[in-house]
Amino acid sequence: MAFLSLDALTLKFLGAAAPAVRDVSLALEPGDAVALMGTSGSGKTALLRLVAGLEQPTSGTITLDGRVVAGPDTFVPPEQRPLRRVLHDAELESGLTVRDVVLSVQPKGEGLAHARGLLALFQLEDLESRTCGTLSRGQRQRVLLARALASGTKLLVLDEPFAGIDAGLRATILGELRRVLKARGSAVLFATHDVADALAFADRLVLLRAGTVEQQGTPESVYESPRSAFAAYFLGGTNLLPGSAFGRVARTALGNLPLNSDARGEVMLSLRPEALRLVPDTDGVAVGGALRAEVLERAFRGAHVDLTVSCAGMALVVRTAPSAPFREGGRARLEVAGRADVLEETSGPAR
Ligand SMILES: Nc1ncnc2c1ncn2[C@@H]1O[C@H](COP(=O)(O)OP(=O)(O)OP(=O)(O)O)[C@@H](O)[C@H]1O
Repeated sequence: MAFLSLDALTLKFLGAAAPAVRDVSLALEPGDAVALMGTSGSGKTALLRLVAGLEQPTSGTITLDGRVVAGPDTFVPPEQRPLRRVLHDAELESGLTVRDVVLSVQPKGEGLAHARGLLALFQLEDLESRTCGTLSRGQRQRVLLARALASGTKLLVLDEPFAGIDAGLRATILGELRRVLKARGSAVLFATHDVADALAFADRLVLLRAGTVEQQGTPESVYESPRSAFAAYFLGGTNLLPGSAFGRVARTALGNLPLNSDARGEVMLSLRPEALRLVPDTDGVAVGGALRAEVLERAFRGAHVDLTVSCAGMALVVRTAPSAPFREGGRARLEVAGRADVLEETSGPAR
């Protein structure tokens, strides 16, 4: 049985034109890490606040650890719900030391060694004697997470949990935290704007759009089979192009493209930047079927470079290695090296 389940949950704020959360259903098993994603205003925080008990649903039900905590005739207040939350309004007692904050919420019987283990997980050992009022934003955030975890809770509800923590530290903390939560069987429901964090940390992504679930699934399934242009763009950018499908192939301006699924008729396709390849066009002679491209823009992204190229009357993004010899204004040949995804909608981008 799911540890947390939301059934047809809707929240409409008084006087609002549309619900902030609309008919959302999802379930978390013990140990599940679920990321809520979506553009600003899509309902992520509202959904977390509903689960935490800070908002009362307009309709629908929340069941937590086998007990209905919000429903037509039920509302269990936040402090009686078996969860820990770190939302934007989270506060720390400024006069307490980092160590005492963690010790104060630990279950009875757990000693200093346990608290220090948690502080180490969030790389706070050197700060344990500091008072919370003297900490930086990222340090405070880590103390909030350590405090939430210290209670041994079976459900964490977190809003932008890794914001303000620098990239190197973040990667270590994400890995360690995931390991601890899995070992304990604690579930986590968190909202994030950071695609990389969500892909690395979550077992499942829930993509919200205007309060409703646009798509949910494992990070791999949402990335590899986005249902809409919105989902495709949201998880790291894509190229959209119309086509005419006949089975596993579609006729497009780039030629006949292989598809990830069967389709017939007019379709909208998503072709990830890594499914395209550029090869140098040194002699300017077009080889049979090759597509000529001109590099419009080069964006260095650390581990890779995104090149915007003009090809077949379209602007397309191609992902290459930073060492690839393409510069703005240069010419190249474009090859399709991967399969295209068939989107459920046939219109263009809707971001
Ligand atoms: N107390 C409130 N009263 C009325 N409307 C609200 C209230 N709180 C949020 N909203 C509205 O509900 C919608 C969802 O807001 P929410 O804060 O959940 O978005 P979000 O996805 O968390 O956004 P962000 O990524 O910017 O934090 C928005 O349109 C917002 O303006």
